[in-house]
Amino acid sequence: MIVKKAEFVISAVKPAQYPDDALPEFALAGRSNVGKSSLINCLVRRKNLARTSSKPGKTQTINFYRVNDLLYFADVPGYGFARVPKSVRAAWGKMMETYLTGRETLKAVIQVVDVRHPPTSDDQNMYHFLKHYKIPVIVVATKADKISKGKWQKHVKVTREGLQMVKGDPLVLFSAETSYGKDDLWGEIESRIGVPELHEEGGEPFIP
Ligand SMILES: Nc1nc2c(ncn2[C@@H]2O[C@H](COP(=O)(O)OP(=O)(O)OP(=O)(O)O)[C@@H](O)[C@H]2O)c(=O)[nH]1
Ligand SMILES: [Mg+2]
Repeated sequence: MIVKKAEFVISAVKPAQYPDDALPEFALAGRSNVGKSSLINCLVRRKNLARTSSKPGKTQTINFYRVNDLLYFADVPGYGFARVPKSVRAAWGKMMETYLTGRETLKAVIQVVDVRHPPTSDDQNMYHFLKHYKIPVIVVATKADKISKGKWQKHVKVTREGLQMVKGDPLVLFSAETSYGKDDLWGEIESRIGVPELHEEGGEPFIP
């Protein structure tokens, strides 16, 4: 995908605020601080479109980004952040459940996990939740730059097994730092929306 336009649209806490122009949508789910917002920035080649932070819990609303007037990324609050009061966590959970189970334009959830560590129980719960509701999932194992190449395959295996991933579900090894895996991930996204191919930078979209 050649990204020509990427824009922040809205921060939403309830369905009435979600964009309603029916474009296909991909939501980023994952533990707080795992790198969801960084992943969006990497995909759209913008340093600070989605706000990132070294402190967990930065993204607290569902933030919608429109790309090429073609699709949305929904950056949803991270889970598993212990230092949040129970009542706040419950409200997040409710908001997430409402969004994930009710959003008709949602094509897939991009579930982001940290490739350095085995999936946590929160990661497992999220994956099983998505399977339960038959929501397509693309697992992204990020921060690959933090471990040596020789260990990648072993860690990918631990991730797949830890989540008890279904055979056909894709797992993309990724790094927002080096952009490793970016083309693979765009490929997974494009295959779910039937994107007209852009052949060269600056060229017109090719519509067969
Ligand atoms: N080395 C490395 N660091 C990364 C990568 N992706 C994210 N980070 C760092 O991890 C931290 C958290 O990144 P964010 O993108 O803000 O994480 P998030 O999942 O959006 O976090 P919340 O909004 O709190 O849920 C930041 O300090 C990023 O720079 C990566 O691929 N490699
Ligand atoms: Mg974030």
